[in-house]
Amino acid sequence: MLEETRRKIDDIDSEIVTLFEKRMDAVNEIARIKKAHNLAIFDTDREKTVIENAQNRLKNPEYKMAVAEFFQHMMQTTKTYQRQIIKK
Ligand SMILES: O=C(O)C(=O)C[C@]1(C(=O)O)C=C[C@@H](O)C=C1
Repeated sequence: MLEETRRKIDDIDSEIVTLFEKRMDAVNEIARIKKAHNLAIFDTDREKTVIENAQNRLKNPEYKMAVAEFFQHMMQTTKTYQRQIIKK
């Protein structure tokens, strides 16, 4: 039972990694554009939109807070990554 559900999570995680990599490629592209045009990495309005989009796409409203947290953490990660590559 536990093992079966964990296999389900492993399969889902595999899809998440594929999508994460695609998203990071886009973030990388954005970092290069921001560097070229001397734009700030942090964009509050855009982050609000990203979170609202995620919340509006949910089927189960019980996950609203969790999905907001998830995206906030992810954008923390993408900002750190952008700062690293912009420094280079
Ligand atoms: O859209 C941007 O400008 C990005 O840099 C991408 C991204 C994101 O991960 O979605 C990251 C940092 C910004 O604060 C907003 C959004």
